[in-house]
Amino acid sequence: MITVEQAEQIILDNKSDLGAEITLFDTSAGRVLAETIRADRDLPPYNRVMVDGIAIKYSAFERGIRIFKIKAVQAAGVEPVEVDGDEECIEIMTGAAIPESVDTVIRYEDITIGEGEAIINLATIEKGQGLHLKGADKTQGDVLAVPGQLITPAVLSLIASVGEAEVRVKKVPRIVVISTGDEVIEVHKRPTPFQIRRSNNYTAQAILKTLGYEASVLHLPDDPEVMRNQLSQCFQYYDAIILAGGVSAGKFDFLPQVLNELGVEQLFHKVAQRPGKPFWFGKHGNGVPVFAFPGNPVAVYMCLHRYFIPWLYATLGQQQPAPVYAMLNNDLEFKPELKYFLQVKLLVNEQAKLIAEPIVGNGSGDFANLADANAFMELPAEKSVFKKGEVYRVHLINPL
Ligand SMILES: Nc1nc2c(c(=O)[nH]1)N[C@H]1C(S)=C(S)[C@@H](COP(=O)(O)OP(=O)(O)OC[C@H]3O[C@@H](n4cnc5c(N)ncnc54)[C@H](O)[C@@H]3O)O[C@H]1N2
Ligand code: MOO
Ligand SMILES: [Mg+2]
Repeated sequence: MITVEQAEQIILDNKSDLGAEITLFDTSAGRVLAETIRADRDLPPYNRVMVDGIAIKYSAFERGIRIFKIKAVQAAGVEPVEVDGDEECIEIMTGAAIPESVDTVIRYEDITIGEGEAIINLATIEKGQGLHLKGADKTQGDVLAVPGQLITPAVLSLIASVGEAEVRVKKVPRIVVISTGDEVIEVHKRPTPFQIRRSNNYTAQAILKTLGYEASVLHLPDDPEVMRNQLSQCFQYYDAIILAGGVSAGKFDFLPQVLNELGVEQLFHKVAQRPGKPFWFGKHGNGVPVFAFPGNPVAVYMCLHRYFIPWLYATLGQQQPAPVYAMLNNDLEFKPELKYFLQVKLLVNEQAKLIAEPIVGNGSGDFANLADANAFMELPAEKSVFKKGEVYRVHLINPL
């Protein structure tokens, strides 16, 4: 049996490269950049007026002039109007390019506007005040965003400001989440006393959706023939296949065999972890990875976060988020030599420490328990006693 770290490495080594595509900039938020965004002009592109008021020559103020004749009113977006002499000013608006003949802006609150003139009511001013100078933020050609960067609203504003109406982004994998099992019936149907309604695939779909990724859902019976037929079609269409259930030691756990017959090479089966020990991972001859998670809902939840999402990041060329650590708030024991993914409720205490409160449940079938947790804490396999105050890595599954 391999360790969690080995499993993670094998998965990352098998990231896909789906290439890039062009998208309209205004729908690109949440996508991953596949090109470098550079400043096409200086930022700001001209000496930008930052307040509404008047623009004067500082030297005129220095010589004692306080009353200025208004030569013109200049809105943002129009060609600058020059003054003819020291006693003139331009009434000027925020966002305008300052004329070359003036160098200092005084806001309306500090002046009195009379008949065609402005009087400055300040004893002192600073040369160049009220201006955001050309190139102060970025110079033409500077890199503003790089491939692999998530297009956040802030990055989108840069893309827009440099005029990239169309932007190159990484292609997103077409994902399908497939649950399996004869006992698992459709949500709108009434179960017999021996059946349950399916939730796993919808949960996985919802997790992916909250992260901005679409996934289709499907369900397969525990019938190798049907599994073979349906899965072989999935390999034609999808870039990543997530399965839930049917991978353990049961008489009706047909998936490893069926996947093998379909030309999927097994890269591992079983990971030293709880939940999710029977996790099976492989790759089809056409390059499509198969994440066959154990059917227990908590195992699916954990494995999706711990393995599939890092694969998605790697495939999109996106940097993995930095690991997060929290402090355990209770003593606990876990004897098996498995890495234990403990469900916890994280909260930030008054000392700004991230505290992990264990959520005690009934194992990996207890998905009611998941609603109260917002993270899994990764407790190392080598230890069996864990003490309050010890610090371990956590994986957020819900906002704090
Ligand atoms: N002899 C052994 N038995 C089991 C082992 C083992 O190592 N040796 N491992 C146990 C572990 S750990 C897990 S986890 C499960 C995994 O089993 P499978 O991947 O084969 O999954 P199933 O048997 O199909 O189902 C397990 C469990 O999950 C429920 N389930 C399945 N699909 C859904 C769904 N869509 N929504 C909600 N719940 C679902 C299913 O009804 C079962 O209760 O095996 C242990 N056994
Ligand atoms: O891996 Mo299973 O999910 O421990 O029950
Ligand atoms: Mg089973």
